[in-house]
Amino acid sequence: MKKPVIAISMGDPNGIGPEVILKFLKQYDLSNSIPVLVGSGKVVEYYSEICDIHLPIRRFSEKDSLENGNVYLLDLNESSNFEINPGEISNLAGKMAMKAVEKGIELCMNKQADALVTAPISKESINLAGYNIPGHTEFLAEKTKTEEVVMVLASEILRVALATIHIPLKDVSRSITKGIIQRNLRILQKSLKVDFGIYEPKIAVLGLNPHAGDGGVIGKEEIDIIRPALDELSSEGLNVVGPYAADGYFGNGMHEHFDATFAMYHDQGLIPFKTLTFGEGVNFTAGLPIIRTSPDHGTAFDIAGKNIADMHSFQSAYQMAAMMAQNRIRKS
Ligand SMILES: NC(=O)c1ccc[n+]([C@@H]2O[C@H](COP(=O)([O-])OP(=O)(O)OC[C@H]3O[C@@H](n4cnc5c(N)ncnc54)[C@H](O)[C@@H]3O)[C@@H](O)[C@H]2O)c1
Ligand SMILES: N[C@H](C(=O)O)[C@H](O)COP(=O)(O)O
Repeated sequence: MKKPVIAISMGDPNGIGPEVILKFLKQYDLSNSIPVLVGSGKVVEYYSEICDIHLPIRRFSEKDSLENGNVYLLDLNESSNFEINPGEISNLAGKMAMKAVEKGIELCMNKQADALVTAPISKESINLAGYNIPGHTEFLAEKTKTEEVVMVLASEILRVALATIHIPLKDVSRSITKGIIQRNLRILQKSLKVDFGIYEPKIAVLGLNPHAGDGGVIGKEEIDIIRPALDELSSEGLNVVGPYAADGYFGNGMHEHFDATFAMYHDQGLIPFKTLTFGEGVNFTAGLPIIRTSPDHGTAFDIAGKNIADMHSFQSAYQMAAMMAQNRIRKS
């Protein structure tokens, strides 16, 4: 059977992305998939020296077919005189990182790659570079012309999905609408079935307010918006339960009884997720026409260039992408 081709955008050259990629590839069994690094040869050389990892890497050419057992590099910056400065916020670094993401998306959309794994970008650097977006998720949606995507963080022990993603806390309440909740829960339910292979997904939904509003005493979104949204979805046949008070829900280990937990905003879902799973979680974008995963961490500028970054979350992200891609190849 054809082995999946996995494009890897190398992330911010001043962050830990290139380092975790090399550490992962050093021990990866290349008979399972074909990794294609999208980024800069100069960055690969720089971190290969720092980490003392010297992999045989072949140049990617759009004309040649890819052979199993190799790592390929699509070098977008051959003539660049960009200087790598680990830990530095820089508009050039942001630009390089986003060019790689863009090319990775293109490879997937053109079917030259079966999935995209994105190494971390710095939101500050990409905004300095003129990319006026808060993250990969929004960029992927725009570039693939997908209106509706959902951020899902997944690990062995829990999955968390979000109603709202990268927006300021002050805007969360007004962004929580019945339409958004229902739209995202439908995308999540489909993704749990198709991408994660769960036959009848059971989803828990968190409230927005402390104690899920306590009967309307501490906020009314649960009564006015969330519960009616869930009632309608239940009558359509979705197994959605809630809204639960978020603190007690996680404190009590209730997430263990559901296939996914649907949180109302970024930190409500990602703080428990990262606390319970940091270093092994995967960020997956549900609803896209392509497969995209990413590690659960950022650029970690405080440790960049020190050869101490842990590669396990990147490994999980790569393996999840390869597994999903292999499943799609098998079904096609
Ligand atoms: N997928 C992505 O592109 C992505 C994901 C998260 C954050 N970010 C961005 O990264 C930048 C920094 O974000 P942050 O500081 O909030 O989070 P971070 O994950 O970069 O760092 C948080 C802490 O965890 C440590 N850490 C992170 N990854 C590690 C690893 N693999 N091994 C060892 N230690 C690790 C860091 O040293 C730091 O102390 C921000 O611009 C943020 O938006 C990007
Ligand atoms: N919310 C993500 C996290 O904290 O892990 C992170 O910002 C990455 O988001 P994108 O995948 O959209 O870049």
